[in-house]
Amino acid sequence: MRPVEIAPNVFEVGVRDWNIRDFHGYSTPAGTTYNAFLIRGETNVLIDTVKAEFTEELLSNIRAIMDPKDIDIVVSNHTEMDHSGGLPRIMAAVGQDKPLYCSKMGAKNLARHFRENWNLKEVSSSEEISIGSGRTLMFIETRMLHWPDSMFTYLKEDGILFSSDAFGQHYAGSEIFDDQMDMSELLFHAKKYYANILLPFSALIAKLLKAVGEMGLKLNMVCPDHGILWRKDPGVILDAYDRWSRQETQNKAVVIYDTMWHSTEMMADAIVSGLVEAGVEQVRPISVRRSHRSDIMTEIMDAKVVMVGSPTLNNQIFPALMDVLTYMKGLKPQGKIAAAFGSYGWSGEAVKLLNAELAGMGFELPEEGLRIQYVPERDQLTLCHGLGMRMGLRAQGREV
Ligand SMILES: Cc1cc2nc3c(=O)[nH]c(=O)nc-3n(C[C@H](O)[C@H](O)[C@H](O)COP(=O)(O)O)c2cc1C
Repeated sequence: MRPVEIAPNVFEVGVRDWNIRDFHGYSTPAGTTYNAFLIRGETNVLIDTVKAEFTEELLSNIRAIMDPKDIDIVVSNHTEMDHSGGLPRIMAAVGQDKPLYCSKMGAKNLARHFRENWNLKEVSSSEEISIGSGRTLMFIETRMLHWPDSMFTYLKEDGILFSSDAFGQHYAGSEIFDDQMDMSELLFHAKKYYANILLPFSALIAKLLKAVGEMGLKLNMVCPDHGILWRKDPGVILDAYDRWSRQETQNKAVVIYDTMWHSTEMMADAIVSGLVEAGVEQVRPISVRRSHRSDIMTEIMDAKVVMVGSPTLNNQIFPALMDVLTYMKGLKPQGKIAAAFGSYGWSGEAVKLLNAELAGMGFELPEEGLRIQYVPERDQLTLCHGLGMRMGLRAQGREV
């Protein structure tokens, strides 16, 4: 798509990756964008680049506004390759000796990625530079949000925050701004991004939001490096990040399971009916082999109850569940209660192993879990229903 002037002399010059469906193991059914921004003035500034294979498109977008040689400063907010991959080609076009601004850790990580002799200018948090035309750039270090080198760049007088991966979404459409999108769809994509990329850094994010709040920055626009830009009401995404970073849960249960011959699935169905009967408002049964781990994680993020079911397979948990559990463990969801269940034939280790996995994630396990040999009969399904009921009541702080 052609560049768009998002504020006077500030252009979005990035690219759309319409057809990407797997972003380092995260499913992206709506593709993504690599946003980059060009500020035109006494000092011309390019903020971030794009994935290497899209660099020619970025250059062509820049050329629609100016000769790349006229760019005076490049800013790298984050070293990850989807935003820095285009740097070698861009620096060659801009001029190898032009200043490349980055955080201190950014300088180290750019060297580790590219081994180029660029004119790196390390900036510290709150450092400002004047870019003429009555404009100032301020840099805000955002370590581990989500890489050690991450930072924001703030265009002070315009109140525009170039927020790198924070507040972004993997979404590529013809829309540019939040007011052009259905808000619940936009927030769904933002939530999925948070659940799968930012969740482990929630404590840091809560701190950062507080610090940025105390800086009293006016925020007319928040421009992430992926997806839609927030201009109508950036407060919507700031409030959502506030909730997500506190890992607030809802009256919601996710029941994830796998099954070979449907017995564990029968148990899951009975548990679901118990949860519903207990008054849990959102109950999400998910067969892990038919859903993507990143969608499962999006559901788990704000659930109070996590129920995990696996048949025993060769004395182990079913592998598809281990994929999800390993992924979930790394993302460090908090404040959950959990229980395990599963059918087995003779040795039945899965439930015990699941309990160890769930306890290892810091989940509260109020029940020892439920194992049923082979195909559950009616009474045993009643036990499953009861397990669901008790977990549902606990989720709401009600008497069991
Ligand atoms: C290949 C295979 C390996 C199995 N290994 C074990 C095992 O090690 N221990 C055990 O208790 N059951 C084992 N079972 C039996 C299943 O756990 C049992 O059939 C269970 O009811 C399946 O539940 P499902 O219908 O939810 O898949 C195995 C079954 C299969 C097909």
